Amino acid sequence: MWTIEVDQVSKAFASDRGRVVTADGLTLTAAAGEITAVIGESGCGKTTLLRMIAGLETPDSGSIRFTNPEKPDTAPRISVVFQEPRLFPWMTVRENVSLAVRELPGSEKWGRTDEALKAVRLCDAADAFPKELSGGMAQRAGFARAIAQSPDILLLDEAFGALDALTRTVLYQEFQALQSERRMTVLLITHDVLEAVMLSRTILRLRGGVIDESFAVPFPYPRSLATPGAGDLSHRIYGTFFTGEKEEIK
Ligand SMILES: Nc1ncnc2c1ncn2[C@@H]1O[C@H](COP(=O)(O)OP(=O)(O)OP(=O)(O)O)[C@@H](O)[C@H]1O
Repeated sequence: MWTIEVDQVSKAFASDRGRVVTADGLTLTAAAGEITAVIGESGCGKTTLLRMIAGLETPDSGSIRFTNPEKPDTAPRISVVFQEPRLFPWMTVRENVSLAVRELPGSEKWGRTDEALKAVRLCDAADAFPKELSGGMAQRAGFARAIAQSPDILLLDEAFGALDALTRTVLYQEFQALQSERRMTVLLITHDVLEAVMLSRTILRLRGGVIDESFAVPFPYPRSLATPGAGDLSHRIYGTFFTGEKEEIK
């Protein structure tokens, strides 16, 4: 399994408002086979961090490394799930998901596609078109597309953010089941503290271009909204945004 190591990364953009610094010597580790959440206020640089890890953006300085002692000379497969599933409207769900593995020979391509649809419980909607899907189903298709690539590392950019609260809660359960089977290294970008508590082992707070706080989430999986202590912990973490509290919660 792969560890993500972000070391002293800095990144700034020139904009109408002047120079926007999104990372300023940012260092973090996302542990192998675990879910690590990065939380932070709107505009603090979460998506930019994810895009740098995905290779879609280049840091101005610093380094991003992926390490796996069992595979020293290879690179991990990285998939991203965005807030909007971005499905092609003229293709069925199955065809959309198959695009993720289009380079594979026919039988393997469809095998991997159907396996991914099964993993996200979307087999019944395989032949539907995107306009026929609910928001939750469309996002499941987005997850299927990422999973079809058998990623070692999965980057989630507000992947549950566009869903209503009930659908989101169902998807949290499903994602935990998926992760217990696949043991991917997951970086979850969110501004929803409760979501981070539901899913992640460690929560990192991004503020001022650095990770300024780290919170361990001790609850065993699978977790739900009824998990004792989960609500309290999310309130305490949420509260730190307003009090500037410098507390490391273990
Ligand atoms: N390509 C770009 N060019 C100029 N500015 C950018 C670019 N990408 C991001 N920014 C700026 O960098 C800052 C951080 O953006 P980013 O999307 O990483 O924040 P975020 O924490 O993900 O925000 P949100 O939670 O609202 O999605 C913002 O001020 C944004 O406008």
